[in-house]
Amino acid sequence: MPWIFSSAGRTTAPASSALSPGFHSGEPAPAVRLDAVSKVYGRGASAVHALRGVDLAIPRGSFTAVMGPSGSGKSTFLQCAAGLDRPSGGTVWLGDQELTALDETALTRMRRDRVGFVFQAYNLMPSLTVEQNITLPLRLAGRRADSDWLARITDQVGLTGRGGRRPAELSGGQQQRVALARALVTRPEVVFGDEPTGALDTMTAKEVLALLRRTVDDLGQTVVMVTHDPMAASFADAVLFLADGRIVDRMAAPTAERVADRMSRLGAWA
Ligand SMILES: Nc1ncnc2c1ncn2[C@@H]1O[C@H](COP(=O)(O)OP(=O)(O)OP(=O)(O)O)[C@@H](O)[C@H]1O
Repeated sequence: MPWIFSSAGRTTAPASSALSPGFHSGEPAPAVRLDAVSKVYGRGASAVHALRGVDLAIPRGSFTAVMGPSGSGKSTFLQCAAGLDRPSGGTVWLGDQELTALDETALTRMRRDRVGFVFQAYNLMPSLTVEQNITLPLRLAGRRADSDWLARITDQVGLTGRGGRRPAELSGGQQQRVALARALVTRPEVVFGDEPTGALDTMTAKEVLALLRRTVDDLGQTVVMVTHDPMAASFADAVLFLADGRIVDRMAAPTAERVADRMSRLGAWA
């Protein structure tokens, strides 16, 4: 399925019912779908239009980077797409579930069970071991860890044999690997990353990005990552460019050079 996006007008069929996000029957729903999503902070003369009618469909098993100048709406997009905040208008779907139709309790459960997050800050619990940190989302959901899956993701992020350590005994890159395993443990519909390598040196950042890439290639995970870094974006299958609350471009098979060039033309680093 292609990435479908538009901010100026609708390019996708409108959602017709709560369980049919407007795609042909038999075709799997995209992992994430936004229809005419807008977000306005404040009111009247001080209102800020952070998102302006974003239409977007992100295919399952893809790695998407979201870039744009400061203030273009990247964090707002992530917050609305991940169900951390509600848009002012439009609809957001996670798989076949419309997030914007859920009440707060259901939305909290949805985030906990079907969304993984990797932020710039690792947000690990210092008193818990690596394994306890990884399995925390399951314990919060009252679910047991599947030992095969736990072993697989621990291996995938290169932490086999380190399950008994505490976060303070790990490097920054290792801590971010724990955070990634924790994001994967519930087998989420989507892993959302907000500058996940922002606190890491270039070498370590590349290792973590390669891991994110492998979760897409080996585990079929869908990853959506906001970043300022063209090198980070080059690990994705596609880059979406936001400017002034609109998706203004998309680049497939990105390279760091082409992404940097596109960002310069958006005035990001003028
Ligand atoms: N809680 C808020 N209240 C009012 N305005 C906000 C709020 N959050 C964001 N904005 C405004 O919305 C616009 C988009 O902000 P957003 O944080 O989504 O951009 P961004 O692309 O993530 O920026 P950056 O790269 O600097 O983090 C900006 O003009 C910002 O000032």
